[in-house]
Amino acid sequence: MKKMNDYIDSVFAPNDALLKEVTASIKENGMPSISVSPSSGKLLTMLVSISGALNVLEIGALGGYSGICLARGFGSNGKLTSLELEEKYAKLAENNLAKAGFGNQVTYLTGPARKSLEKLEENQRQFDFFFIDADKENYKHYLEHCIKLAEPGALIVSDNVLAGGSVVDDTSKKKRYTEDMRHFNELAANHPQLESLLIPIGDGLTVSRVKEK
Ligand SMILES: C[S@@+](CC[C@H](N)C(=O)[O-])C[C@H]1O[C@@H](n2cnc3c(N)ncnc32)[C@H](O)[C@@H]1O
Repeated sequence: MKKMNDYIDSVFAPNDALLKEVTASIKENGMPSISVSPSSGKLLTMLVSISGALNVLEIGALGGYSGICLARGFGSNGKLTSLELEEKYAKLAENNLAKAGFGNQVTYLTGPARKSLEKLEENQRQFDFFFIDADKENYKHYLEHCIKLAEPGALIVSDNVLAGGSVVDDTSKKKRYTEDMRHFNELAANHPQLESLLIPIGDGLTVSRVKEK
């Protein structure tokens, strides 16, 4: 899986200067190197752009790598709302989004994402694109929240759904969240309000479309 991903990244999605800088800033700040893969980031840009989404919600910001990829998809007209547990991470992400030229188009809500999602529901907010990339044990709850906040036809993209390949390969080293991801994929695949498919790029992206009501 790694060799294939490295090949795809190098041919189709080599990091540009800004994304290299963002990756370096994450390391320099002692944060984990767990941003989406370059190809996953490029696919996020393409999906936002193709779908014409203008109101994007991200769950899990880290240093803003995926935030920049999402924002590149909507250009100068869209808005990104990003939920992040750690104040320090949200600050770095905010700086990096500003460097990328999206400073006025992004809002960070810090604290546990489930609390922020409840607030967004209370305020009757609606989004047309979602990216789930935070604590894996809560993915099933995040999916239900996203469906409640979704405009008909919205896309919900979720990362790390292959759990390093361990969801399909019993000989590969199991991750803490292997079972969570297996359950999540079953949920997305069989959810009556969704049409879903797993795309095996990076650590796996499950792409779900919210059906028209
Ligand atoms: C894999 S990283 C996100 C990477 C980012 N999406 C990217 O590709 O650039 C996961 C992030 O989720 C955040 N996180 C973990 N648990 C959370 C929670 N309960 N609520 C909100 N954010 C959480 C972590 O602090 C971390 O920044």
